[in-house]
Amino acid sequence: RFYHSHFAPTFLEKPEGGVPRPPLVADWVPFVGNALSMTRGDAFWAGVIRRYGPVVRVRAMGEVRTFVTTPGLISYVYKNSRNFDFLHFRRSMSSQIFGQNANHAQSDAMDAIIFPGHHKNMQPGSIADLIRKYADHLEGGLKQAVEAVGDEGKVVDLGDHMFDILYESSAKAFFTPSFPAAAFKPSFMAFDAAFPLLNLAALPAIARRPAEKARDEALRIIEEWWVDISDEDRQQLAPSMLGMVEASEAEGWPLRDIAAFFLSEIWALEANAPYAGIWAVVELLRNPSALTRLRTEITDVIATLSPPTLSTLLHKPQPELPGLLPYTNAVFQETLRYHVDTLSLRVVQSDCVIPPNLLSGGIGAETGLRLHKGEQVICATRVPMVNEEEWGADAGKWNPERFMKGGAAGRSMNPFGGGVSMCEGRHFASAEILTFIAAFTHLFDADILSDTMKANPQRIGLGVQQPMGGVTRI
Ligand code: HEM
Repeated sequence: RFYHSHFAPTFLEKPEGGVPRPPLVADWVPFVGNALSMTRGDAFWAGVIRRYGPVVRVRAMGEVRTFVTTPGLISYVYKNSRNFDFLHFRRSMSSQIFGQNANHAQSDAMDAIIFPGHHKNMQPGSIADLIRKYADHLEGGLKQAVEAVGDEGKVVDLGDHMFDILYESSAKAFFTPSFPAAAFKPSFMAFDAAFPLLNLAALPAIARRPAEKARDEALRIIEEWWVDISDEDRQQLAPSMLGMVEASEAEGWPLRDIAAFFLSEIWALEANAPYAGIWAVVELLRNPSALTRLRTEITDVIATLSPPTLSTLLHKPQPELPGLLPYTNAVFQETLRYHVDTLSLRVVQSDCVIPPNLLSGGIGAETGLRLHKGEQVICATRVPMVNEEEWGADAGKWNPERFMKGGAAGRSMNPFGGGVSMCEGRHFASAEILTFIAAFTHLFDADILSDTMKANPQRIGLGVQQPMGGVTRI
């Protein structure tokens, strides 16, 4: 039962030295494997874990990968970064997905200068000025939006409307107002839609071509802007971005590599945080009592500030915001718990055995499970975040109350991943989203005309779920 795949008997395996391999989840369709079943999301994982146990191998789109699904197993993989390597994958992403020259992507400069520099430049001490710039652009963008809506109100697609405000404010903060953020948006969206295809190393070249075309167009626009940027604007780039530009120039790398770094930065910036802001506001609109409580918190806090304005609140330093706005922070945390779906990838460096004490049930509970060198291991971080044993019977509902008064302490929460690949943008993202929720709900009323918003099931494991559908009057 545990060793067969309906389709490929070559996967019939015997335990090695008495230690079995993780069970291979059955599939029927060559190459595609379980890719379609995985679009069932939480229901797919619940069924698989019930049937096979907490560590499974799944075939999807030409690759077989091993998934770990409990807090203990995920932390085991994150903590053993020597044997579960991430850096090779990060370097490969730079070329395979973002278009950097493959030799440069695998060069020593990436590990020695570029990655550590980026990490340092995204720490709280380095991003205070960036957050201030973001708050300025957010205020400006919201003022314009308030004027455009007027006293009469306006029917808008709320998701699109909020995305534009978050996208433009954060892009201007990172890349200066000289960056043609609005004109670039269609190319960004096309690249983002192509991302899952670019991510599939096993895909035949011909099937990758349309995705590569979308990427090339995005890189072309970035290059056109970059060659004419003024010295003054260049110095105003986000420290993380300027660091990558200077390191590339010192290495003598061409314009295309610099553009690829811009593309990776703008993707990290815009492919997650705006959607977290959108989900938070939509969930508040779906839960009027939570919205009322949040608005009261914002109004009360503003009254204590000097001067007592929304602008003062938006410009508060990031570390102060969660303490100042505990309920807004609970809304943010619960939105991440409920709407983040991340699959964190590692590559096994030498054969090893997952210890049996980490396997609560299923095959290998007494012997452990054998992993092979070169095998790809994925931490399915969403599984514990929506698990009833972990979070209680209402784990499948959005309820910010669970994050008040330490109610979430000790429970499994990895929306920003973990270990060596933990999100470097989490401090910026936290300020960006908290201030956006505060400002948007303080300034706008919204009536829902129709609510068809749900997570796009085709988008698997890339961070905050992407919303689709939904029209609202504001
Ligand atoms: C709510 C918003 C965000 C969420 C949920 C999120 C989530 C994540 C996750 C889960 C990872 C790890 C992926 C893995 O382990 O494979 C990650 C990595 C990363 N994130 Fe974020 N992210 C967010 C916002 C941002 C922002 C605003 C930036 C800023 C540019 C950013 C920059 C990065 C970078 C550079 C990495 C790579 C870290 C590394 O490879 O070592 N993220 N993010």
